[in-house]
Amino acid sequence: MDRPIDGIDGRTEPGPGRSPAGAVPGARIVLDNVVKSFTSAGSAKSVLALKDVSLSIEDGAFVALLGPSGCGKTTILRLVNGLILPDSGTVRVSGKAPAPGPNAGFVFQSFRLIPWTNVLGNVAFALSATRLSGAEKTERARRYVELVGLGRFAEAYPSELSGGMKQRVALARALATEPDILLMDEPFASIDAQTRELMQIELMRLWTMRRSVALFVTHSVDEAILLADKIVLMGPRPGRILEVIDVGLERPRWSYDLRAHPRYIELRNYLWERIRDLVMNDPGSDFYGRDLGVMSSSGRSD
Ligand SMILES: Nc1ncnc2c1ncn2[C@@H]1O[C@H](COP(=O)(O)OP(=O)(O)OP(=O)(O)O)[C@@H](O)[C@H]1O
Repeated sequence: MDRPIDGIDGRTEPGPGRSPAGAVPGARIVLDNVVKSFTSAGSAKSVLALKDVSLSIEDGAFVALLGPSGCGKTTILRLVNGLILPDSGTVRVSGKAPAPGPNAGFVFQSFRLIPWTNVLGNVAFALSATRLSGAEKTERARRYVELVGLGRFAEAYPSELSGGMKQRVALARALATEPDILLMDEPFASIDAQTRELMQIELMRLWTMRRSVALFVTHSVDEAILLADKIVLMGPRPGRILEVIDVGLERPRWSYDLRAHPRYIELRNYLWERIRDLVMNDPGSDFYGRDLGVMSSSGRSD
């Protein structure tokens, strides 16, 4: 068996230079042979959301979960946060079964701010379950509101903020507990393209300050390459890990310089083709079997 790559390892079908199976000793997050299915209310049929998923992530790694809709990306975040349990297999965070709490910061696509309290109150709320005193909570919340550049808006209510500002509040709230792990579920998917690029840079700035292990769900190949140390490529029906790719680009990565980098172009072409093939060969996808007349990177029309 090949040598595991640093920082992360998945039980996969490894391509050239990609990671094979096996756990990394001392990893912060470990999923071992996880199976998870769901039964929808009113339906006798169950959906196999994850099949035999194994993954080890070391401290300080920024990991993107990338793949088509329904391949189980969010399910992995929920398992790691202890919101749901696997049917079989194990999930360990810092060697223990995970439970929701201040050790993990969660950022959602839909912001999930409390409408009846202001920016400061939203961030302070995340500290409710900590042992900080009232004054310490306020001081900490204020510090994180400042850090995300919203000091002038500390007293503003969510309804007075733009989408980008709301997501900065959500980031401040996730970071304020100074968590060991940061879980982000398509956090920039409902933000306009320009703000999204600025938020990506902002996230990198904040993450670099502390380097919590980060799990970031995205549908965007560019976002995954821009942000991640490792990209976990997943496939649907059943949800599974196909391979784990070492991005291998130096930081900081400023998006426009990066796009011309040969490694960026290589990764982008490779990932785009794999995802396109996954979607077009998935009977559950809207694009199944359709001739989209797309060119591959080799110039072939498929
Ligand atoms: N609570 C639930 N009840 C029933 N089915 C569920 C539930 N949660 C997830 N599923 C199903 O499990 C599969 C994986 O879902 P999941 O949300 O993890 O995928 P995803 O890759 O995050 O998808 P997307 O990119 O569309 O958000 C999907 O088929 C989904 O419909």
